[in-house]
Amino acid sequence: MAGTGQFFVGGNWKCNGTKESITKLISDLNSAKMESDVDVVVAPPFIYIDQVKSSLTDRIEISAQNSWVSKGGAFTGEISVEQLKDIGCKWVILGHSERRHVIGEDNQFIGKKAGYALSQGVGVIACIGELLEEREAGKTFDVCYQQLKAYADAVPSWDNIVIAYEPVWAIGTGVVATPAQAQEVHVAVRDWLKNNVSAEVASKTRIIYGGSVNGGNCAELAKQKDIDGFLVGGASLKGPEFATIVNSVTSKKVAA
Ligand SMILES: O=C(CO)COP(=O)(O)O
Repeated sequence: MAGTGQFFVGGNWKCNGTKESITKLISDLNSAKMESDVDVVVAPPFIYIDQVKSSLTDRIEISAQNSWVSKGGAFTGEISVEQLKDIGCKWVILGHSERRHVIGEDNQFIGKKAGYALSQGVGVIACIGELLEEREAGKTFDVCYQQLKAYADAVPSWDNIVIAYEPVWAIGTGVVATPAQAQEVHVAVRDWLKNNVSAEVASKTRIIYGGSVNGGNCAELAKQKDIDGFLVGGASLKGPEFATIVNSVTSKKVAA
């Protein structure tokens, strides 16, 4: 079974940028030609979201890179889902490997965050992915299934979720998964959804790939049946290259 959802490409800017570099990136994105049948989202650092929202074309939606696990209040340094909505964010990236493995967020905490964001009407880009040692130990599927289960246990519905498979060994390393490696996990994720949620959710949910995607490798990845788009880090900081990745949907259409 392949995915039926519209191609989805997200740019995760991570903790990068200045007012000046972001002004330039916005102007490049505003003038880039992007295929119309792709959902395009960028995730700036929190403090630049307002700047991006007020000057970026409406063609591109805004995501946050994190959100607090419940209603806002006395939680120093956190940003609530209510605040994200207030400032115009439609999406939030949760479960990114940098938050799992650098900050120490666990499956249950991430699941709760996803449940809360969805309950407030904010879409979730739900990241999963294995470490290199987990892949080498043959645990890739187990790790991804456990991460998926934590989301499934906590979310009210799958209507507003995009799953991002991001093998940790491919993130920021220049070592992109081969199209076959990515497709193998994407199929497994879709099967997991079919067996544990429903066939409808399995076919409708976008499963996007992240990890060293760039303008040169996106077309071959996009051709894979179960790759429904990308979550892009480094290459999303360059407007024209990001647009190339968005437009790799054309390779998908040719391959279909
Ligand atoms: O983590 C990523 C997107 O969330 C991927 O980062 P890179 O594209 O820089 O490898």
